[in-house]
Amino acid sequence: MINKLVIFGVGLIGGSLALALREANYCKTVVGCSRNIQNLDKAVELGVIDSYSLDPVEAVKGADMILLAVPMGAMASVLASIHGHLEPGAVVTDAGSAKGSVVLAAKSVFGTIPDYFVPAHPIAGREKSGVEAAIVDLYVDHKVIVTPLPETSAEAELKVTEMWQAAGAKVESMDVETHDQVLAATSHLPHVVAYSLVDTLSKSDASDAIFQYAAGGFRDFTRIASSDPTMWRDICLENRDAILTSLEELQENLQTLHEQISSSDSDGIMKTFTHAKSVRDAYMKNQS
Ligand SMILES: NC(=O)c1ccc[n+]([C@@H]2O[C@H](COP(=O)([O-])OP(=O)(O)OC[C@H]3O[C@@H](n4cnc5c(N)ncnc54)[C@H](O)[C@@H]3O)[C@@H](O)[C@H]2O)c1
Ligand SMILES: O=C(O)C(=O)C[C@]1(C(=O)O)C=C[C@@H](O)C=C1
Repeated sequence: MINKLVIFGVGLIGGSLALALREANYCKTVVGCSRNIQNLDKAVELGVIDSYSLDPVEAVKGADMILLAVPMGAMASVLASIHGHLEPGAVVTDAGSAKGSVVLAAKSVFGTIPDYFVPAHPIAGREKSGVEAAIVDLYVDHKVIVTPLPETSAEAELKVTEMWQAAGAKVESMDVETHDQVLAATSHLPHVVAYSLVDTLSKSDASDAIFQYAAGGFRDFTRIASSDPTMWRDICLENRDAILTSLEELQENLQTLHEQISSSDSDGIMKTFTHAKSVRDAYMKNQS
């Protein structure tokens, strides 16, 4: 159980956790904190949070759990705003899509990694953002990856694990570097490619016709290009090296496919597509 949960950034991710924990009666009170008063008023109106404070120091008074669900680029400034003002025993966690840069931010703000800091990442989301997009069951049966550090106390990790489990998630643990490499490949690269594809097509001379006749394939492939550009700009900057590695592997693979198509290499094309189809089919089977 949590007595007072403070959420910095009451948007899709923070708001959905608040809704789930309130429904599960897991928190006595949920307090939002940001500078955007309209958003916080909306969050109260929608029943996502009980109350809010515009002052981080005031917000964390009496809090036993603090969640940072702000864009990656704002993590360091939020940590700095609460440094030195936390209650003894309070746990700080985040929901950022990359973990290495949050750990660096914590190190630079606190000097060392505090034992109460538990980096985490819910592997669930939507292309919509803001508190209006928050939904109570966003995390049900989805994974949350915690990336505890050698400094992280077992007690703090357990509190964060139990919080996400109360929201319906399955919690797994991973080291920071592996997390950032894996997520660069499975989440960050697809977003970069989707944005780039739509951008490319929009600049084509035939873009009017392209968008007029775009159908299911285009919609399925590009849904995530409707995601928040600020969030994804930050992720690209914060997980740069791992994303570049994945992007270069894709560029090499696309170059091979380009050669196979230009040389009418029927067997080569079939081999690439058949292999990809079997891998995706197996992945989908595993999901059900
Ligand atoms: N959207 C997803 O699919 C998804 C999935 C997993 C993790 N994440 C991560 O979760 C975090 C939040 O993403 P989201 O989709 O909820 O975004 P969002 O835009 O819906 O919500 C972010 C909220 O943070 C607030 N905010 C911005 N700067 C702030 C600051 N300095 N102090 C306090 N509040 C501030 C904004 O007003 C907004 O309400 C990001 O770090 C993102 O990488 C997102
Ligand atoms: O489903 C979506 O729209 C998402 O983008 C969710 C998604 C992803 O699967 O890539 C996006 C970012 C995250 O940090 C975690 C999950």
